[in-house]
Amino acid sequence: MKVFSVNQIRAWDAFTIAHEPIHSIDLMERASVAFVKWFCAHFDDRCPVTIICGMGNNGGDGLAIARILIQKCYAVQVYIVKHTEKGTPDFAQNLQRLHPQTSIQWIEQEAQIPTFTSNSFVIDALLGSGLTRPATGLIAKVIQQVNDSEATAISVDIASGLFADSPNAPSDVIIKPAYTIAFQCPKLAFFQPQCAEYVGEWHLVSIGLSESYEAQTPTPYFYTTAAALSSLTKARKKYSHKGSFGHALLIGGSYGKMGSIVLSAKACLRSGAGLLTVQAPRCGYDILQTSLPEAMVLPDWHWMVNTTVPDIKPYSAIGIGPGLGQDPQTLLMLKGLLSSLTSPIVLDADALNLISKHPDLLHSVPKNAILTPHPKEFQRLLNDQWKDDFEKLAMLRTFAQKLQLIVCLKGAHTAIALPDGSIHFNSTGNPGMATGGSGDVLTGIITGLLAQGMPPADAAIFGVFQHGNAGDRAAQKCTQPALIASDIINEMGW
Ligand SMILES: NC(=O)C1=CN([C@@H]2O[C@H](COP(=O)(O)OP(=O)(O)OC[C@H]3O[C@@H](n4cnc5c(N)ncnc54)[C@H](OP(=O)(O)O)[C@@H]3O)[C@@H](O)[C@H]2O)[C@@H](O)CC1
Ligand SMILES: Nc1ncnc2c1ncn2[C@@H]1O[C@H](COP(=O)(O)OP(=O)(O)O)[C@@H](O)[C@H]1O
Ligand SMILES: [K+]
Repeated sequence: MKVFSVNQIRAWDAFTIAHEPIHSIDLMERASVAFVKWFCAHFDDRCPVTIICGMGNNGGDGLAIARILIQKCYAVQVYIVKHTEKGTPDFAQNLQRLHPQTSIQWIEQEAQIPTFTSNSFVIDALLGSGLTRPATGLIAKVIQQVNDSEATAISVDIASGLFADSPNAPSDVIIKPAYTIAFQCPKLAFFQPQCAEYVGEWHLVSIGLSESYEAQTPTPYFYTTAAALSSLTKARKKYSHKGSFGHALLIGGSYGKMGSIVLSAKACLRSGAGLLTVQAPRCGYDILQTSLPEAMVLPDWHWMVNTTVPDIKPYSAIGIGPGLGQDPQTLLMLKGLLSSLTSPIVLDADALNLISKHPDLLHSVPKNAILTPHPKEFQRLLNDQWKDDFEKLAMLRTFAQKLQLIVCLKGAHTAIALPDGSIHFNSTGNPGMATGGSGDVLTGIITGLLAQGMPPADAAIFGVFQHGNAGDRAAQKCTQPALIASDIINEMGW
């Protein structure tokens, strides 16, 4: 799914109005109906609903939502903040459409701001994607009052005061909703850690905007959906054999850190790789052979760390990094490996840290190599610091494009930057996966997919998605706090 900027969404709106064709008031009605459908499916009519409206189209949505909820017998109180003389035409029309007996209060001064009770829902329709400046004055006071209350706030399209495509200043006043119900497509802000408390749990509702506009309008940003990946899962042919599914080589582990490579290895096999060899220091030989009899082991002569450049001819993909350590002899091995590469590679953890310490190495990393840093590892690779998450994203994009690499910047909504300048935000996963070894599992999965011949960009996007999917299934079974990396492996399958 494409992620559009506010200007593009506005153009999408206009395109739909012109080409469907549909009147803008009817499009607003569709959006409001979609919001109410979500709302009623989640909350019954026992709690009072307060709808706070601005005078733009977001406020127009709020008024239409009020009318529809009243028809459904919800107890609704409407407040309109008079922040301008004249509302938008669709706002005005929806105001007229409200039943004369609807309870409407205009807020024209601070004393008229209500207190929001703890058992109520506050539907936030003050400001939407039309935000042009930070919220101030009366609107800011209302936002503050909502944030100070214990009412459950639900934002229409986007939290009032939150910029969709650019960072807010830390002092900006923004609604902190429990939920955001966004129309048609997510906003870039939804993927930024710094915006988390201004987004809450977000859901998309379709309002039937033009499919042809979506198809023909370019954007660097995408949100990965299961539907878009369905073509990547292929049934195995009847007469296929283990040789049909590639031979992966994983290099990692060191004394005291053998668990990492064991996790990667298990995940690699579960991703469907036909054969797996693990190169590990000699101390890991018994550990690997015992914990994972399905894998072959290539013991390094060194007892503690990996030092030997393997003969890479037999392997269809290589993954290196988990538990690797940063010994000087390991660095030499990594240098040798990078200079002799012919197969696709995943670089993770200490492989990335070694590269960060010896930045020249970055230029020997082949095009389309997949790097899987968490934010700290990425910051080391860049040797630079971003001032906010939007700048981090821009730096990620430039880095991947300039070096022609695939970079999976891990975390909630892992951002996968491709050499073509696109960024794909993942839609699966949960905070239960913030536990040692989760990233090692991902390295194994992507290496296994590469070994089976999946193109690197697909392997990165599909692997991250399935890793999160398995994590979500695991969390459902054992809860997020109890989740450990092995549970992700046990829940793998597609
Ligand atoms: N295609 C879709 O997705 C659909 C979208 N729809 C809905 O429309 C919403 C966007 O509506 P919108 O463009 O009228 O903007 P919205 O945010 O309501 O109004 C802001 C207005 O107030 C002003 N203003 C700006 N900042 C301000 C501030 N800090 N403090 C005070 N005022 C401020 C600014 O005007 P200005 O003062 O800058 O001239 C602006 O005109 C969208 O989020 C969704 O809910 C659906 O109905 C249909 C389909
Ligand atoms: N809050 C979260 N939501 C979703 N996924 C998460 C979250 N926290 C961590 N993860 C995922 O878990 C993995 C953690 O990787 P990493 O930090 O490298 O762990 P480790 O080094 O212990 O293996 C990543 O794939 C990341 O996307
Ligand atoms: K809003």
